[in-house]
Amino acid sequence: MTKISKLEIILNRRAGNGESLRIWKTIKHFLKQNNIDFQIHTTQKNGDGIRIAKELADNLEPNAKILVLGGDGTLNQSVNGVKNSKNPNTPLAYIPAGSGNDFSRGIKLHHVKPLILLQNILSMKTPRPIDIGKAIFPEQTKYFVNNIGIGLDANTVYTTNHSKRKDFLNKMKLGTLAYVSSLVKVIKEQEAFPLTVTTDGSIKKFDQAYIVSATNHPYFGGGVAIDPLATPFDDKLDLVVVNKITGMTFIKLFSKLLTNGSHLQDENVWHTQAKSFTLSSLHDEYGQMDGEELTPQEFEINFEVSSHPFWLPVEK
Ligand SMILES: Nc1ncnc2c1ncn2[C@@H]1O[C@H](COP(=O)(O)OP(=O)(O)OP(=O)(O)O)[C@@H](O)[C@H]1O
Repeated sequence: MTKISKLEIILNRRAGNGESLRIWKTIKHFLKQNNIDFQIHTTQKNGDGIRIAKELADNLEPNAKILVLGGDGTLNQSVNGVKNSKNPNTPLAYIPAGSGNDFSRGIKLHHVKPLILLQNILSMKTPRPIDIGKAIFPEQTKYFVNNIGIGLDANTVYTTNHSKRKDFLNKMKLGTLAYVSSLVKVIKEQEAFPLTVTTDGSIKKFDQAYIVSATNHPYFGGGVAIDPLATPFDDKLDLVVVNKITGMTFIKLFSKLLTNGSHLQDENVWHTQAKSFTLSSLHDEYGQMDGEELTPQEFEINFEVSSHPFWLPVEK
């Protein structure tokens, strides 16, 4: 079935509150039964995914494939590790095993069973290019697979990650509810902030920005479609800016967001698609990248669409 010599597996055992370990047991059984050579590389802490992926990409045997088993955070780290290696175009295979799994939802892989996906990955001869985002900060460059958010969305990620309810609700397979319940909590706390967007030479200023999402595909927060028009196959990034609104106006907008995606047409929402744009906010704000917290800071980010080859059976 397979022409590969070896699978180098990056495993985050903590991803998905144990879901990754359950999937790993099934996969290990399959690999052993089919005499497929593999080596497991387990992350122990934040940042290990970057280091391991870089080392693997630096030294990968011909015909070996790197397989990432974890959530969006582990995939983000693996992409960044590979991009910083001597072989930045080393393809990555991915089996989603996190709690949010927004990347797999965004590329429409969400309902594929892990063993079916594994067999597809093993039989692929050519990797598929999928858009990713490149964020150039003043002192470093980061790649993201889902989105970078500033403001309410990021504050919500921070609050969810620090909430005891997250583990409980994830165990109940209610990860989206954990996100939404944190969102309800931070709606009152999050203040509006000034934002400048530069795209294609034109400047747009917002005095009352509240949710800012530079996104590669529709989803954040474990399935909330902040940008139903975004696709990771158009060689563009999307940007959504929502102005601070309160009361019934917010509730109406929020229900559009959660139901039919018509929030993009709302007068309080601004949306664009471009190959590159710059965001600048001279105001300390929460930030998130692929569901992981960024240190609260004044943001000055140049965004560019980029691409990475993936061993993933996806179509445009
Ligand atoms: N052994 C470990 N113990 C604790 N944390 C780890 C370990 N290995 C990796 N991590 C960290 O766990 C965090 C969460 O990982 P990941 O995003 O893959 O899972 P998730 O949060 O369940 O999924 P998703 O992002 O899709 O919701 C990442 O920041 C990663 O660096």
